[in-house]
Amino acid sequence: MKVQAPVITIDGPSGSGKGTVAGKLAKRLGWSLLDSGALYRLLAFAAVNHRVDLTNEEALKLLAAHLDVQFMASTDDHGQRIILEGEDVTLAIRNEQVGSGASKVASLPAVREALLQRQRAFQEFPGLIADGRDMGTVVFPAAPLKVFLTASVEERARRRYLQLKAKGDDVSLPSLLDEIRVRDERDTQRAVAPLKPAHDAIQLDSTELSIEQVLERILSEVALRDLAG
Ligand SMILES: Nc1ncnc2c1ncn2[C@@H]1O[C@H](COP(=O)(O)OP(=O)(O)O)[C@@H](O)[C@H]1O
Ligand SMILES: Nc1ccn([C@H]2C[C@H](O)[C@@H](COP(=O)(O)OP(=O)(O)O)O2)c(=O)n1
Repeated sequence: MKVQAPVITIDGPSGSGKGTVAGKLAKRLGWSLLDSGALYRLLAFAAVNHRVDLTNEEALKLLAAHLDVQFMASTDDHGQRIILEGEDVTLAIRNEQVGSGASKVASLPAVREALLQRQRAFQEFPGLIADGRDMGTVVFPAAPLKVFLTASVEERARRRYLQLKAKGDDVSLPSLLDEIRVRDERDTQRAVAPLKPAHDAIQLDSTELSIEQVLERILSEVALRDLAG
């Protein structure tokens, strides 16, 4: 049987810290990174650019299959820059409007199917850190370490508020809180690959933890499983 590169999956709701922790872990271990949420964000963003309705499953499936995207390693927050159809959209896809669009297109089964192989292609040696909603349940069910990262909805909205404000966006905490609640509901209730912990995932509540503490907790699990070589 072919030996596959190890994968650490980090799933959880918006603002729980997945992207930040995934980026730091990838750097620390020297592993590749899959920001699966970015793919759904890119699809929603491209759909708006190409005037494709966010409920048109057939058209979105085609767009997903042909999405012209490059992930380029960088030293910034999310650990990479994202190029869509030749344009750097790293910051443009990080707002709640695109997040909400991503959550809508992500509820369509044909879209998820169209993106599945693209996500699995990220698995390479020496290892992969994959963050999203269904990394541990659907995309990499055999991953040797699965983390389900949560935090209270108030703390997650507060984090997102500070993050977007620092980026210069005009945001309001109450509306972010509402939008995150709606997205949580859609992501957990959809029929295909809903947001839920894998049965073998370690659950980590980061409400009262710093980024460093979350990282240390995960690194201790990596050491326990002897994953880092
Ligand atoms: N444990 C934590 N404590 C405080 N702030 C955090 C923590 N984890 C992440 N953050 C901050 O919260 C914001 C959202 O984190 P992010 O990694 O984008 O979350 P997600 O990918 O789960 O949506 C970022 O600005 C990040 O720096
Ligand atoms: N593996 C994934 C990743 C994201 N999604 C969907 C659901 C999410 O609300 C959107 C956006 O995901 P993203 O991880 O970028 O969002 P946050 O940074 O956590 O706010 O995409 C998904 O359905 N499956």
